[in-house]
Amino acid sequence: TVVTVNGTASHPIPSTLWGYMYEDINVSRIPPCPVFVNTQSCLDASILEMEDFTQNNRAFQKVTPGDSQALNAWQAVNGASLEVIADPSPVSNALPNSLQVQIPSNPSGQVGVANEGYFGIKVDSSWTYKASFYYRFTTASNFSGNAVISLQTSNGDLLGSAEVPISGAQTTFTQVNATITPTSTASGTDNLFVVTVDGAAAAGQTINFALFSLFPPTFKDRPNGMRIDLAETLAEVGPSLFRWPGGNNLEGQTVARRWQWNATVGPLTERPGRLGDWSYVNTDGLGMLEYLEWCEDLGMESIMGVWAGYALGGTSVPEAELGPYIQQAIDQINFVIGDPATSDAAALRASLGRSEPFKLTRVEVGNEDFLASESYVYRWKAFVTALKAEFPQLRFIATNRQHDNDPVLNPKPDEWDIHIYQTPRWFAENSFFYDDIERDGTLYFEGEYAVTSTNSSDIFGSPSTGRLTYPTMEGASAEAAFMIGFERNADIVYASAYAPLLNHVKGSQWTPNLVSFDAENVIRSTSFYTQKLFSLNRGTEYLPSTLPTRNGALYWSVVRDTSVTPNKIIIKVTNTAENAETLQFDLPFAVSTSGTAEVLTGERAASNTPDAPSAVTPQKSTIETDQSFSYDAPGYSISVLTVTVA
Ligand SMILES: [NH3+][C@H]1C[C@H](O)[C@@H](O)[C@@H]1CO
Repeated sequence: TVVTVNGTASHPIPSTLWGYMYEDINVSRIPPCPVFVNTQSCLDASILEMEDFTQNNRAFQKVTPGDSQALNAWQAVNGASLEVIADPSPVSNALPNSLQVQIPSNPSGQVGVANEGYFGIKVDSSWTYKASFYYRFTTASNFSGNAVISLQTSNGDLLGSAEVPISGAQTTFTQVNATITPTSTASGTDNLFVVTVDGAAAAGQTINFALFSLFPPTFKDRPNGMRIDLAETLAEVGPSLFRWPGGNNLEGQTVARRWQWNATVGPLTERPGRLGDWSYVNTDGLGMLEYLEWCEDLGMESIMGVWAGYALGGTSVPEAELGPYIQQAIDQINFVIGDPATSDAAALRASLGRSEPFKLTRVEVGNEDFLASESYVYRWKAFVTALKAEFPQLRFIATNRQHDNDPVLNPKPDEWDIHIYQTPRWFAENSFFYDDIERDGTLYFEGEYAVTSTNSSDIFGSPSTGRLTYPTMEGASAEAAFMIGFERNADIVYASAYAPLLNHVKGSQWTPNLVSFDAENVIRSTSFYTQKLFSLNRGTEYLPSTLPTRNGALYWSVVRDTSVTPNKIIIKVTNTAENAETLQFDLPFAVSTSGTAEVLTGERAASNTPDAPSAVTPQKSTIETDQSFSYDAPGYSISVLTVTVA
């Protein structure tokens, strides 16, 4: 096939074209969140009280106090007896429960409690961990001694510890803090976070604990920040956009369980958490302010979702009752961009240390409202009319466009968020999806897409019926065909994001995902490398070229990067089939006689997995180039060819 390239750009490549969608799914809390005695769902390199997803129990808040299920991941040490109680004088109204530890009357040695971490705890002697918990004695006593906070292997080898003085006179909750620098690095992650007291000195006494917390170093050293290895992995793609907080997890199964911005800001003791939409409890330790700071840290534009009156269990709030939810959305937006002098929400932001507003261009109204398209007609109108009046500078994204017969929305949406989960074949055959969309000023955000299955009649099935557990090369090369379509149609496609972003390999409700992880590893998928190849080679303008054959195997795009001198010409080629094919590129001007090729290729079903995290990685090489040159695209491959203009 000869590809003739035009030297006149047809349109710019928008700066927001490549980015992420994030929601708390697959217990994918990026940050090492604190251990909440009452719950925990974050993915944490350090500790956390682990949920048992089959029981969906919310540790200490959603179960009946005294329920043994509430003690998941907690162990008694040396004869203590543990019980979750509704504390008569809780650490806060938001965290009403505590972990009651009774010291036996004739103990010996250190007695207390241990946490198994979140499917393990990484203990690294090069790290300094920040530990804290709240405690109170239920009855004043003359106990005066130290609590020992330690990291141990599961068979009791000490890895590191610190001591903090506690007092039997303390009958209301108070926080203690300590740092632990392990004396050795654990060989595995089967380790424990342990808090004990001298049994003899505390014999027969009862101590209530709340809000345990253990943080390893965090990304940019932010308090309550992100796990460094994960954050750095996500940063290496150079993403320009971050959609949050969902996705289904914005919606709630009921109206009461929707995501509420104000429950996710402020001190951790004021964040009640919520039963999220993915069958486990969200701590909301990663809350709105952390999302906004994360976006700034990575230079990403926020696409922020507001709840729009529909809960996934099927409830649409009646039109006449939308007022309070619209006000909550106004407050949410004011927390981001409001003036502290005129908005309480903005004043709250200032009180949390951020008086300056954050950048915000667009707000998404709901998520996948094609599930409630009829009510979306009045919900969209009510929300957008009110929000546009408050914030005329913002653009609003509609979510219910999925079929040709979608109800008409007024006001006419500025933008739509399109979600597509399909087979490799579908994505390859629909590289021209956006070519066929009418140009009427509307812009499109491909807000969620992924190859989820090889079985077109069971897109969301199980691995036994074709569902992917990890992205494959066949899937990634097909996604690349669709992504090449975004570049060709970047006059109307301004942003895109693969979904979902993250999953803990031992706590997933949805596969495949872009990045997988466990307590100490991060696995970059074939789709992750595809996102990275496109995002790091995005160019600044699109150069039209001979169109690929619709439904063919090979797809390509040519962009020019005018931000560098001499300009770079970047050719992306994806081969979605098994056989290598040769392309000849005829360029409209002279270029360097050697260029670089960065190629991701592997067998059709090749994946990066926990057992083989680097089975398929991009490989760089030098290729011979010229004004006209040939390139052999391997089977199941994504290639980025770069030459400089002579
Ligand atoms: N069902 C998908 C669509 C929804 O918006 C996401 O939460 C889910 C996983 O990415």
